[in-house]
Amino acid sequence: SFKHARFLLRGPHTWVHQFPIAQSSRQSPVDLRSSETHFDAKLQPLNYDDKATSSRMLNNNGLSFKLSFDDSSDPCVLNGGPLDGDFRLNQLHMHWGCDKLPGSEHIVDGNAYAAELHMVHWNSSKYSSMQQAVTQPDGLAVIGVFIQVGKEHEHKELKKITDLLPKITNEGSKIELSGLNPLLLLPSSTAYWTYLGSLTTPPLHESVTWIVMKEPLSISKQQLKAIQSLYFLRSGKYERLLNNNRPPQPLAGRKIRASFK
Ligand SMILES: NS(=O)(=O)c1ccc(C(=O)NCc2c(F)c(F)c(F)c(F)c2F)cc1
Ligand SMILES: [Zn+2]
Repeated sequence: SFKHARFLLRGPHTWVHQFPIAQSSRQSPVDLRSSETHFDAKLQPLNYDDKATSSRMLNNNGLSFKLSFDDSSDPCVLNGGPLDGDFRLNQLHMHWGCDKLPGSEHIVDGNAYAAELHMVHWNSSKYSSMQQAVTQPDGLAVIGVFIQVGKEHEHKELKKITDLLPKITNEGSKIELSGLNPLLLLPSSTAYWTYLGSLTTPPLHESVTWIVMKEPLSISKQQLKAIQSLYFLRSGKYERLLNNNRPPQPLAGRKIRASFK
């Protein structure tokens, strides 16, 4: 929503004035340090109900691009992993840097990736909408997938998104994208880390069970350029999309569980 957007424009260090929760003990992103993670044999595999997806919107709200899913009629449902109950896919978006700077939000033993894809789900077993779930401690589950530059994404699923980006360079532009299969956006390895955290942008609600996939996806240089060249029009001026990612936050005693040894 726009009122949150202007905080993004000012940068993460200013958020605490309006959102004191920024300094609380369940904030995201974090540095996924191997010294703080431990294997949990009880963790199940992640499960997506296998479904074709219906029509989707791809728009950019002036700060990033977001793929919004219709989570009322034919939801794309995630369960398993660390989750209790069903979680409906509401939207997916990405965080990236600029030419030289890497843009992932989570980092692994201090190392960042070029970008990070977030697939945002809400707990439809307990709540009736994203807006209701987003403030609850067990309301959301976000799958984070690291993105590195390498060979073009083999599933071409990410290509469906990056090919459309030049068509939505202006703020607020929207187009349909149908037939995207979120399952294919996941890496081949099912290995993940999971921990309790928050939204990484205002209002920073501590409502997210984070599931960060260990294996990154690869995209081509051209695909990353398409992402990094997203502009938006503000008061008649073309501005490059900001993606001032929030730096890693203190773990504050939280444990990170790993689904793999
Ligand atoms: N980067 S991330 O951690 O994956 C992340 C995921 C979702 C949102 C989000 O839905 N923001 C909008 C938003 C809210 F977060 C609200 F709490 C709310 F009430 C809104 F109306 C709203 F648009 C923000 C960050
Ligand atoms: Zn995000």
